[in-house]
Amino acid sequence: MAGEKRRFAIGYALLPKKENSFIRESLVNLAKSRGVDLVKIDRERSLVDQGPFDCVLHKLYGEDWKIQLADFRSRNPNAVIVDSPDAIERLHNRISMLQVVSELKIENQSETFGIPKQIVIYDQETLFDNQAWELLKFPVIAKPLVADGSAKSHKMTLVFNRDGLNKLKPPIVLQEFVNHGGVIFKVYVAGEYVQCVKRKSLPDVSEEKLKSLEGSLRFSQVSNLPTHEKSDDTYYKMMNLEDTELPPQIFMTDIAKGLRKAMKLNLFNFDVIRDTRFGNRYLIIDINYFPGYAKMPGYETVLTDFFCDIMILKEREKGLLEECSQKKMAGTDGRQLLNCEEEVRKTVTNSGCSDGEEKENSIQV
Ligand SMILES: Nc1ncnc2c1ncn2[C@@H]1O[C@H](COP(=O)(O)OP(=O)(O)OP(=O)(O)O)[C@@H](O)[C@H]1O
Ligand SMILES: O=P(O)(O)O[C@H]1[C@H](OP(=O)(O)O)[C@@H](OP(=O)(O)O)[C@@H](O)[C@@H](O)[C@@H]1OP(=O)(O)O
Ligand SMILES: [Mg+2]
Ligand SMILES: [Mg+2]
Repeated sequence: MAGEKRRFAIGYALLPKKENSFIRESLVNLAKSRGVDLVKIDRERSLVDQGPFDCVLHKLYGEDWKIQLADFRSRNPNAVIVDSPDAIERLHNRISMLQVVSELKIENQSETFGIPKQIVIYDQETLFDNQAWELLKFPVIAKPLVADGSAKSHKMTLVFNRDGLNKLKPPIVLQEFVNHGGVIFKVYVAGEYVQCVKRKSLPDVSEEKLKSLEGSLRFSQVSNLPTHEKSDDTYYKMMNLEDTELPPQIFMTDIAKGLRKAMKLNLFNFDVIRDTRFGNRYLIIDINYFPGYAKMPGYETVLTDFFCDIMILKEREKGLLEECSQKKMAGTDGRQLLNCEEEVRKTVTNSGCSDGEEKENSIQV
């Protein structure tokens, strides 16, 4: 119909669990009311045979999916893929995941940040090698090196002494357990948007308690337990989440923006703990791609705003590309035209924005 605004189609490819939690009617309806249609990608069929999509939103693992995305990209150069599989891959290894934190430069006088001391262990022998232990002291958390979303990749062991090392199965990362008052901060990022929330974490381990504790303790996804499970526990009844102060908003936002640029990712969250030894030292312990946004207050609006930002960007790109082809019709030579189109893509995708001013509505691709 003449004058009707163009609609925007976002194809989503998610595992069933994620689809159930993320694709809620409330999100679909809000996005629809603002011109964005969320369309399920059929994982049984080839991606290139589906669509058309202006954007593909995804959280799937494996080589086959990467190939499908590459095919789709070459046939649809104007579609946005959120996010690039290569950029996501960095988060599938708990060492490369946190390496990016050391690259960040954030000016802040009153707070500091970093990551806990950690080593990677590839085999059983190195596990008991004293040299490997020079850097660390107990307690430590043993985390599977691979963070590929499998249940196995979330199985952690809190190790109190050497006896506790026996049950570990390398390849693992051994990370110093840092007392943090039993509360973890989860910082959700969706494009330009940043929100920090509090969650229950593991309780502190005092020096005295450490002496009496045996071997190790296994756990999994402690900050992701349903609230009723936590409230059954006497420890959690004792803890008062409300009493814990959030980290300074500006500090978390600066870290989030720095991470987003360095990783070239739009959809992620990171877990932060405050070291109780220094009330102003923050440690990043985990970064997750496409986390559970539905648990974030106001997720429908936040995500719809993000989708609309992509839409605005695409429209701007379309307009600028049209200008390029008008130049072509006006007889501008081919080389200049190529430059023009390249310029448009650079401006719109903001792919080179790691230094310099960040543009409005920028999406990292
Ligand atoms: N270095 C540490 N010091 C203290 N507590 C830690 C540390 N690392 C992890 N934890 C605790 O263990 C939990 C799980 O660790 P981590 O976040 O690395 O695992 P995950 O399985 O990747 O979590 P998610 O469900 O967020 O993906 C954290 O939420 C926190 O409660
Ligand atoms: O389970 P939820 O949807 O809430 O989200 C969790 C998500 O699981 P899902 O992607 O399978 O859904 C996890 O992803 P994988 O590491 O397993 O890939 C990880 O990102 C968690 O940190 C998320 O919890 P949150 O950090 O937001 O509390
Ligand atoms: Mg975590
Ligand atoms: Mg994680």
